This record gives sequence, structure tokens and C-alpha cells, in this order.
Amino acid sequence: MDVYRIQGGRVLQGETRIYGAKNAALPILAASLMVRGVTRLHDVPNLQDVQVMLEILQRLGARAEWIEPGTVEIDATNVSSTDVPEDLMQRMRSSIFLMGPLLARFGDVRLSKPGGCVIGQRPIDYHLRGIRQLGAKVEEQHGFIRCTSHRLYGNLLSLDFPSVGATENLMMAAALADGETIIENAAREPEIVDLARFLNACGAKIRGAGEHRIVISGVHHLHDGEHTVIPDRIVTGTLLMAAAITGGEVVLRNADANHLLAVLGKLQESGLRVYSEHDIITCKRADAIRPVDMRTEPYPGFPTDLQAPFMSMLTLAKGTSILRENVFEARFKHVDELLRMGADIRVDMRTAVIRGVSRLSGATVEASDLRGGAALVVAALAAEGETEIRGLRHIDRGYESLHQQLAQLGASIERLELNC
Ligand SMILES: CC(=O)N[C@H]1[C@@H](OP(=O)(O)OP(=O)(O)OC[C@H]2O[C@@H](n3ccc(=O)[nH]c3=O)[C@H](O)[C@@H]2O)O[C@H](CO)[C@@H](O)[C@@H]1O
Ligand SMILES: C=C(OP(=O)(O)O)C(=O)O
Repeated sequence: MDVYRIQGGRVLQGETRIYGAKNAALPILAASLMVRGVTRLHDVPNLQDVQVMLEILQRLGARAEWIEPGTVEIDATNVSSTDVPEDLMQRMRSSIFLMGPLLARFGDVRLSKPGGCVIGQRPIDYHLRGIRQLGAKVEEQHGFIRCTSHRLYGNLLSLDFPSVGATENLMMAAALADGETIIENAAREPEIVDLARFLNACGAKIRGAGEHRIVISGVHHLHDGEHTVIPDRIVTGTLLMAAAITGGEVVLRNADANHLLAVLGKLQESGLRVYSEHDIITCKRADAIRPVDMRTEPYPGFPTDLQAPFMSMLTLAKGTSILRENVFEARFKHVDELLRMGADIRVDMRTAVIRGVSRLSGATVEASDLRGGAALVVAALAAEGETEIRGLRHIDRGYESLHQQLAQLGASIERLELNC
């Protein structure tokens, strides 16, 4: 079992580059299955979920490999299976992205319910309803889902909630359907825009990605394409919060401030000075952390994926903050661990009240989901003494060598293999 050992109290300082976004790379990797030919993707983060997605593509018969650090090439010409391996399906939520592409290209896909972070019920009803509305037959039995169709047909789809995953899955399926599809109440996240850009670069006809209404004119096939994945806004936010809690000053290169406006606004409200120019974000904390109220919302609101690290930062604010989690109903699992480190937090349903304390103290804690794990790292950087963080498999899903990136900024953090 691997653990992080962190000696808190080091001020983060220096410069680091932000790598490509996991949540953009994963649907794009799945979409590469729709291309009869070769896809080349740059700035692909080398993290666990990406490894699992590459393994899925390989097991389906595609050639999918790193050709240099950060660059992946996929040749999906000879895909021979539409049966997504169950063991890999369970390993991450993003395995659901295989549904739209395989169905659209081959008229057939068999998969099981996806795994991923346990942060709420996370049903896939919008995905299935939308796929049915595009003309597919969907059968659910013994935990497996089989979708089949001779052809998919464009339709008017309306989401009850702007689901990121459903918007992406349906956009991919509709890209090869006959006729026009309109997705109303679509999610507007930058990762959706990135996916649409990739698909359009391969010959798809998608307009309006990033807006509430996406219009997709189906095409017969997609051709070879090359694409660079957008920078990871959640990693960017995590590092800004890590810098803020330690009173540091960091420079983040290849970062997109436009994707983080709600987050940067809240960080400024908390007393962090943030500057951005071109693709560089610089931050500096000179004064005490001020309390801030915040609620998570679909983009362009404050992202739920940064709620946990933001909470860690606010545990040391001078006053009381109130956070409301509006996207997932069970995304406060990090709270118990922060309490072990001396935080003062009360949770009532979807609301957390954080009374700032004067210090956190190092403890042995366990990550139980990806961003909750990152939140423990953020807290540990400012805690007195040593913190040991277990459950690194969750953090590994979404951060590329987080310990190395933080060490580069001056943190005292090491990754150890414990024999137990
Ligand atoms: C790989 C990826 O991109 N993951 C992101 C994606 O997850 P994901 O795509 O799973 O999140 P969604 O936007 O779909 O989920 C939002 C809400 O809609 C609900 N819902 C969703 C689909 C559905 O069919 N039925 C339903 O009820 C969910 O339970 C949740 O309460 O967006 C989330 C919200 O920004 C982020 O936290 C995740 O990091
Ligand atoms: C919840 C997340 O990922 P996933 O949807 O893959 O579980 C996340 O990236 O914070």
C-alpha cells in the first residue's frame, strides 16, 4: 500500500506546468473509437483513469499507445469487439463514454454499470433515455446494458439537469446519426467544448458546444484527427488552493483562467491575490484567509470537483464559511478526515458550516474519493507535524504524480510503499 507522508508548514513557492484535463481527455479517447483511422492526442495526462481507458481501447481491438510523453496515438480501424470488459468498466465512471461511440459506429455495445467515485447515486438514466430517443434499443439485464440499432436518427433531446457525461455521450452518438440532433439544457463545461472541437476536427458538424443548446448535424464517418487537450482546471484550482493555505506564491503555466472565473473570484474573496496573463496564472497570499460562502453549480458556477480542496483551505479562515454542494448528494466524505486533523466542520444534508480554526494538526487519514483525497493533501500541507494519507488509488485516478508537482513547489511530501 502506498501512502503520502507530508510534513506540513512549508510555504509553496515556484512554478509548475498544468497538464491536460482528465475530464476532457477521457471522452476524447472514447470518441477516437468513432474514427476509422488514426487519432493523435497531445497533452494527455498520464494518470490512472487514462491508463484504464487506453486498456479498454486495446481490449476492444484498437491500437492505443503513448508515442512520447503526453502524446497518445489511437488507430481504431480494426476494432473487433463492442463488449466493454466488465473489470475495466468498474474502475471508473468515464467507462460510460464508450456507449455513444461504439453504438454510433457499430450499432452495438454491451457494457455494465460504470464505477467511479462514490459521491452520490450517479444514475445513467439521462444517457439511456437520450440513446433510446436517437433510436437505439436498450436492454438491461443482470447488471449489463446492451444497446443496439441499425441506424441512429437525429432527434430533439432535453436533459432534466445539465449532465456533463450525458451531454458528451449523446453528442458523440448524434455525431454519426442520420439528420439533426438538438440537445437542450446541455451542460456547458469547457471539457464539452474540447470534445466538440476534437470531433469537428475529425469531420463532425457540431455547433453551440459551451451553450445551453447544442446542434449536431450527423455525418457518415469521421476521419483522422489531431488535437491538444485543454489544461486541467481542477488541477489548477487544487494547486491554487494548496498555495493559498500555505501562504505561498506560485506561478502556473499552461493554465486557462477563463475556465476558472467562479473559482478565481472566490479565491480573491478569500484574500488570495490572483493575476492572469495569456496562459499563466500567478497567485500570492499576503493576509489571513477570509471566510467565504460558496455553492457548487454546473459550469460556469463553482465546480463541485473543487468543493473539497476549497473546504480544506477554509478550515484555516478567520471566521465561518458556508458551503453548499448542489451537484452530488454525498460529496462530503472528506469531512470526517478533516475533523481528525482538527478542523471544525458541521454538515447538515448538502450544507457544510466551516468554523475557521487557528491550526490543523497532522494525523493518519484516508482518502475515500478523488477530490476528497486532494483535499486531505491540501490540509496536510498546512497542518502542524506529519500527516499520512492512505487510499492513494483515488488520488491517482485524477492527478499525475501530485507529490512530485507539490515537491517541485517546495512541499515536504513523499510517496512511500508500506508493507502491511
Ligand atoms: C469524467 C467526468 O467528466 N466527470 C465529471 C462529470 O461527471 P458526470 O458526468 O458523472 O456528472 P453529471 O454532470 O452527469 O452529474 C450531475 C448530476 O446529474 C445526475 N445525473 C447524471 C446523469 C444521469 O443520467 N442522471 C442523473 O441523475 C448525477 O447524479 C449528478 O447529481 O461531471 C461532474 C459534474 O461537474 C464532475 O464532478 C465529474 O468530475
Ligand atoms: C468525480 C470525478 O471523476 P469521475 O466522474 O470520473 O468519478 C472527478 O474528476 O472529480
